Amino acid sequence: MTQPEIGVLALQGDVREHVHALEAAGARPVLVRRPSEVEAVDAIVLPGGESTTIVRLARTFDVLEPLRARIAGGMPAYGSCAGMILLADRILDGVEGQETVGGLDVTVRRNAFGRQVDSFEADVDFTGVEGPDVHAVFIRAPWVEETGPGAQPLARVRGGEADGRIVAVRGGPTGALLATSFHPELTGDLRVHALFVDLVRDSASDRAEGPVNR
Ligand SMILES: NC(=O)CC[C@H](N)C(=O)O
Repeated sequence: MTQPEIGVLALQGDVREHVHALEAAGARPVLVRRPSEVEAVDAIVLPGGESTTIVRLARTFDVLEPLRARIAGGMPAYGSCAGMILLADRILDGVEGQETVGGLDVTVRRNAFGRQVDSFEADVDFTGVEGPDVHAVFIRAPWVEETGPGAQPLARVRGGEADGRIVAVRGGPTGALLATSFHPELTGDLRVHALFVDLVRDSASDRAEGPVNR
């Protein structure tokens, strides 16, 4: 699979920015709004936006359960900001009864950075991304309060009041779920999307090889 077909959940949020970044990173992006489209893609991106709106629309459009099933079955997914909230198994400071898609063994705190630093930019050292630090844009961002055994931190805030807070993670049933508190789709730095595209290719070749006979 040289050019995986990666869906972008297109209900609300910065869909177009992810489409451009995925294209530039060598994937074939497609918009996903229907259950049949969830079934057809190799992987999915959950964009930044407003997590409460996206999850409500996902219910309305009957894609919430199909997304849950495919992600639980090992489909790779990447969520930025609101998308990170959607992938989290547990949320703090959500609205009453806020649901998620889930799959990622983390507790995420919504709007975690508070009013003072509502939106800010910082450079983060991102495990798995070669080269200089990733310039991270945070917009009313969540952070990962806690990772369970099924998820690993990939990047943390350096300095300031939020020093050490986790802002990128990887995990999921097959290690193919990626989430960032920030928005690489807004900076023109394609390395995080490229990392995800590689992960999608790897998970497809694992499937093609099939189970190992012992
Ligand atoms: N930039 C973003 O995606 C913001 C996320 C938003 N604060 C939410 O709770 O969904």
